[in-house]
Amino acid sequence: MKRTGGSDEAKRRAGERAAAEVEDGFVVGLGTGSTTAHAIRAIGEAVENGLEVRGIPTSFQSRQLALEVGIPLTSLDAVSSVDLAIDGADQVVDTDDGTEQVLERSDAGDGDLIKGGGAAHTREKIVDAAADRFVVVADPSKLVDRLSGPVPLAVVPDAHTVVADAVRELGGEPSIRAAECKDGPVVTDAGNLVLDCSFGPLEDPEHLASRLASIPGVVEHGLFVGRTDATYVGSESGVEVREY
Ligand SMILES: O=C[C@H](O)[C@H](O)[C@H](O)COP(=O)(O)O
Repeated sequence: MKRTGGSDEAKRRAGERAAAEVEDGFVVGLGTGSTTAHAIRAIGEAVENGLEVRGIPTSFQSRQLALEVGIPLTSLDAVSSVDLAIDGADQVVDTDDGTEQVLERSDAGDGDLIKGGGAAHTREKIVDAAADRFVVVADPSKLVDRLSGPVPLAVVPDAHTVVADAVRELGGEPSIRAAECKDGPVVTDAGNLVLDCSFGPLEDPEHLASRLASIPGVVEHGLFVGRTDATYVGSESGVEVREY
């Protein structure tokens, strides 16, 4: 697939395609970000036309949008299962050369993700992991042969220096995410800080994921390894589906 910068049209197509998977009676995890927002709007439209669903938002942003478009909401502790979660990503491993429609999950880690560009990855991971099916919506700019972006860590605020030291010991370069519209750091919906940690191209995301998860003070990291069931890649002309 041609890897070009993403457009809102590509995001819309991916989001709407994923929303079309939602069936009557479903409990749906509502991810965060500009791509998932299209799915949430499309689900809202379907609800207006009679579809009965309940949504579980993964952030303040997705909750607000869901309320705005009329999706009835519930919470993880009020349901016995989540049928489908739809969410975006900052990087998606995709080694498909365009000749296969159905891929085996390979050593290359197709479908592995970095998330958390919007600082929502803690709640996203909880809801996405609880779902029977986890679908990622993306535009081609998100596709990579290997994960290499900074890995966001949600961190208990006064642990940020000790977590940063531990990240350096793992070979990473941590940096506290600064807020754009206020002095000081980004604070997540749950009151944590975000450390963006650059490791360069990741040789072994699964190993790094387990090392990061074991650092005291790390609430959650943005590596999603082996969790994705399908990726919908929107473009200006259509949607390519990857099933793993
Ligand atoms: O914390 C935010 C999330 O992980 C988003 O799903 C991710 O950043 C992708 O967002 P967007 O669709 O806006 O690129």
